[in-house]
Amino acid sequence: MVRIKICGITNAADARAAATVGADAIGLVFYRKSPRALDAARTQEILTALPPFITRVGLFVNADAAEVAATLQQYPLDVLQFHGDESPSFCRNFDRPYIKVLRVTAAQDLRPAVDAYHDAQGLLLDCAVPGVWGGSGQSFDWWRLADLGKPWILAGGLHAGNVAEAIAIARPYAVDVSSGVEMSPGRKDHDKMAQFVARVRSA
Ligand SMILES: O=C(O)c1ccccc1N[C@@H]1O[C@H](COP(=O)(O)O)[C@@H](O)[C@H]1O
Repeated sequence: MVRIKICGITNAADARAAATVGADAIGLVFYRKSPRALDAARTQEILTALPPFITRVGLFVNADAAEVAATLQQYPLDVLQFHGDESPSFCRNFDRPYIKVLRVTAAQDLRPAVDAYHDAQGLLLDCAVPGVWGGSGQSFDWWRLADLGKPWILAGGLHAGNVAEAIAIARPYAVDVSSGVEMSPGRKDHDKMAQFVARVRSA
């Protein structure tokens, strides 16, 4: 079964809807320049609204170690997602499972990254778009990856209309979607989320 993370949740109603349609994980963006960035009140509201057994992923882009540590003190996050240029030693600093994002455009040898981030819980492949760290809605040329010896997550420009094909080609452990299930940046479309989950489940 392919797992599903819905990222960029910004309010309680969207968090509840993501859980209701069957998401396995939600992503909370702690990157101030994102249109999906959270403040303390929103973060608390979302975490309070979320039912049990949904993984809470905190997304960071080149944050200071102190900022990541302070966020972890404040909120019960299950997994960290490092979406910038964070080094392996930075990522393993927080005594928390982490996912390292690799930005790609097409097939490439991922072995060096797998070796460097050997203690990552998973790797996430997103589309490399100049000047944009993520949430771009752009996809890369999917390819069938050789076994990485580690779970990996497919992201970048996914939506209900292409996710089945993406899974058939790439065979990821999980998929991650943000803009493809939105009505506008930071506002999820609940029907699009339901359609996305249904397509993944039937892929
Ligand atoms: O969502 C954001 O605003 C964001 C900002 C900075 C880094 C990553 C971000 N989102 C992540 O980007 C990928 C792909 O998103 P999309 O589905 O193409 O919109 C996904 O992992 C989001 O979690």
